[in-house]
Amino acid sequence: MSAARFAVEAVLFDLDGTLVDSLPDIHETANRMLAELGRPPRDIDEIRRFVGRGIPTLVTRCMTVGTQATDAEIEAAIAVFRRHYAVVNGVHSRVFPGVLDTLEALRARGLPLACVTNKPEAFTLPLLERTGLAPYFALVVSGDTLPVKKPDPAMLHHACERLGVASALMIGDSANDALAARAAGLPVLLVTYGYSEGMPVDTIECDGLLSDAREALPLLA
Ligand SMILES: O=C(O)COP(=O)(O)O
Ligand SMILES: [Mg+2]
Repeated sequence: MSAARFAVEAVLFDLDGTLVDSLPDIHETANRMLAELGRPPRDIDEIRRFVGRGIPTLVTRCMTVGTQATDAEIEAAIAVFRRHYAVVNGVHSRVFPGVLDTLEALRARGLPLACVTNKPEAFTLPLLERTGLAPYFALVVSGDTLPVKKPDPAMLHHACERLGVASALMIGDSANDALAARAAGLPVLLVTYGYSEGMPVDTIECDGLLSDAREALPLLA
């Protein structure tokens, strides 16, 4: 990747697929929900493609891809998903290799860090606590903090405003992160190991790819 330098005042991290491998918990929760509703299970690769735009979209995809559900059934399914996820969230989730070193190094440089995720706050904060990542973040912006989610840029604008910075680098794993950053006028790097809704990550327009979060360190001025 090119030796571009990002002279930024803060770093914004996506959560699912970027900091934490939460897919096993999301998969287990989706299948607990489907079983309770008398529907067939989905395999983990399918669920990987469904993650990225928040829980209502994930559940809608689980209930409608290759099958059918009414709006009322989807609403009910979201409540079932949330009930199971409250128990399963964090049990099998693991911090990706290189993430802790990266957060430590950025903290040592005095760069404020924010977590900007489409996951609802009720699940974001416990997951950050359970994985030991919470202390690194000066700010957490979740999928229900504002009326809109990524790819809308509002969450990123909100994060910069709350951190009191004019510039930030976004690090994410999907087109939702890249589009939000672009619309907010911020540089964005994508990790290659995350969940990108079935899109090959190297086809998503961004400022560079990271096979390990530590690769961002030399790129930050
Ligand atoms: O909740 C999701 O669907 C994705 O969450 P993320 O924004 O942390 O990747
Ligand atoms: Mg993500």
